[in-house]
Amino acid sequence: MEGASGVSARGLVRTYGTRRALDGIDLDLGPGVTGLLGRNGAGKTTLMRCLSTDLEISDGELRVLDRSPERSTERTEIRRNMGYLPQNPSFYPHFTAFGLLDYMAVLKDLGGRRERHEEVRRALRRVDLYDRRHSRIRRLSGGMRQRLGLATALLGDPRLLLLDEPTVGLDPEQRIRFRDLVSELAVRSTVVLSTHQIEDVAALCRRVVCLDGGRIIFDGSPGELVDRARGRVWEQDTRPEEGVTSWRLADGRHRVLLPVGAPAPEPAPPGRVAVEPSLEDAYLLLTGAVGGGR
Ligand SMILES: Nc1ncnc2c1ncn2[C@@H]1O[C@H](COP(=O)(O)OP(=O)(O)OP(=O)(O)O)[C@@H](O)[C@H]1O
Repeated sequence: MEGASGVSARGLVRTYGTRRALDGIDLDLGPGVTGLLGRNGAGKTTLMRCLSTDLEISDGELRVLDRSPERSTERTEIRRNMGYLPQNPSFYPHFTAFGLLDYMAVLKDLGGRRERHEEVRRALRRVDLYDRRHSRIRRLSGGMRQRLGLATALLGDPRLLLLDEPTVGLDPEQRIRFRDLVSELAVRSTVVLSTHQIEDVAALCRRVVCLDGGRIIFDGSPGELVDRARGRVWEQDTRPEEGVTSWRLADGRHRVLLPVGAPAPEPAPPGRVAVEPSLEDAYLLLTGAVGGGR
């Protein structure tokens, strides 16, 4: 069983009616950033919600921070020690940024007034919203609200941080700031980052877990995922045949991902050169995206 900073799941199942959104997940997570990838509907949010104790599991075993989410006293302890940024967080629009964080800090039992306010100010500075602390939430931009959501998750330096699509709507400067912050937190905390932003995964994660149909189809380092794609990524002058993942590049050439197991077409198409795969290429090959490979 993973230590008090992590997560451990065995045969985890979550159903919605007859649909198995999670279908036998085995996972141990410890400090560091783990990227959770998968296509729409793969089960990422359902997994995050189970880890956050927001959703009950249907079958299997789950331990979070070495406690059981099924027992109410342990569930409360998990919640106090965890930060969760849900997908599409919604806030009370008439609250100020400071007021909302202070409210969340009260719920998390983060000490007396003075101590709590200090923590709220620290969280606001970390997400670069200190200057907007007195603004009503309804007056903040979408990216600022996203950062406010992140600040709520950061309160109290949680040992487990669950971030569901945290960088949606952030400008490039704020995205870099986010990476720096999360990377620093992950030295001692377990961070799970569910995202479609592969660049964030490449920049931040030592480990990648990829879901498909509620099952884990890859669990390893970003480098291992890229290795799988070596020799399968090409650029060429012409559009390839149907059924192969490809897209047109800015210079008019085509980037082509050759599905695993498929032979390279012979003779070689005009101008074909093998290129170094990116993490995105490797992910697309794994999931068989854009009509290819499956
Ligand atoms: N509340 C719900 N009721 C019924 N089915 C649901 C519910 N929430 C999710 N599902 C189904 O469970 C499966 C997994 O959904 P989930 O939201 O976990 O996927 P996801 O990987 O987070 O997708 P996305 O990338 O689109 O956010 C999907 O088939 C989805 O339709």
